[in-house]
Amino acid sequence: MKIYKAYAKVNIFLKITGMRANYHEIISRFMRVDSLYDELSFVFKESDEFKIIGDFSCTTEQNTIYKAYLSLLDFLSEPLAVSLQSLMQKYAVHVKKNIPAFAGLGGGSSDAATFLKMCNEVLHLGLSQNELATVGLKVGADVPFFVYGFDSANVGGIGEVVEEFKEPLLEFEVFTPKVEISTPKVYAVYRENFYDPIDGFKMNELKTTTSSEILNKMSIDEANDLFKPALQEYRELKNHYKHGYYFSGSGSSFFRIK
Ligand SMILES: C[C@](O)(CO)[C@H](O)COP(=O)(O)OP(=O)(O)OC[C@H]1O[C@@H](n2ccc(N)nc2=O)[C@H](O)[C@@H]1O
Ligand SMILES: Nc1ncnc2c1ncn2[C@@H]1O[C@H](COP(=O)(O)OP(=O)(O)OP(=O)(O)O)[C@@H](O)[C@H]1O
Repeated sequence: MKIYKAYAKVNIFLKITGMRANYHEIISRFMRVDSLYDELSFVFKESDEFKIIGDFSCTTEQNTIYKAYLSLLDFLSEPLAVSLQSLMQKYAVHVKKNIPAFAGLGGGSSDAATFLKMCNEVLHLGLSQNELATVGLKVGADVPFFVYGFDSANVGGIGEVVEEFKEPLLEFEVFTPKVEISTPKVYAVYRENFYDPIDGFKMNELKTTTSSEILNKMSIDEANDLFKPALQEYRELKNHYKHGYYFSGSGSSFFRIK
């Protein structure tokens, strides 16, 4: 069976630009981590029910892969939805989980995007990347980036605006402290205590600066607006922080260029 790689990402910078209802609008540089990925494949199974085989701490209903399945079913026309249902009656999704959870590395979102691409390919659904990104956005804000599959991109809105940024892919050293961080909690603390959206001028400057330049000139808290709120809420993070490292997403992972 063909094996599909679901890569991790790091956020080189992540700045809040405003609010959209309960969500925060961001501008962020996402970069794919070439050395860290989950491996997904379809494997034949006996029973009819939807099955995910892998090392997960959540139920099937909570799994982003299952949520992507429901979102795709909802999007497809009747005959294609029936083909998708019969595919998932015959095959389980096997996941070799390498990306840590609660890590800010987008593991769950990447699995969801990869699952959507697998279904599109195997069933010849003919969906465009934009359509898959729309389906994926219902699962999570980071899913569109993984659907497009760029090495590096500027991501805006709440995650639905993905613009490729042409630059060399960097090699990262990543470590993930065992701190179970809740993304909604970190955003809530940001909104309560640190809310200070950046202006359009600063945003344009960041969007046109290469990732290596950004990591050379910005400090960890300048680069990521979610670092200070994460530190305030999860004080133990301080014990894991090492000089010269940056913070990805809402954490808990730190990274630096190798
Ligand atoms: C921190 C990042 O990973 C950066 O890459 C993302 O902004 C978060 O992406 P994610 O984990 O896929 O987030 P989702 O599962 O869509 O949202 C979880 C929760 O985080 C908060 N949230 C998320 C994204 C966003 N732009 N603003 C938010 O306020 C919302 O409370 C939301 O209910
Ligand atoms: N496919 C999946 N892989 C890993 N965890 C998943 C998945 N689907 C749901 N979860 C659940 O989601 C939570 C964390 O998800 P995830 O691995 O995406 O980490 P994250 O670091 O929070 O991601 P992000 O970088 O988007 O903030 C855990 O509760 C986990 O059990």
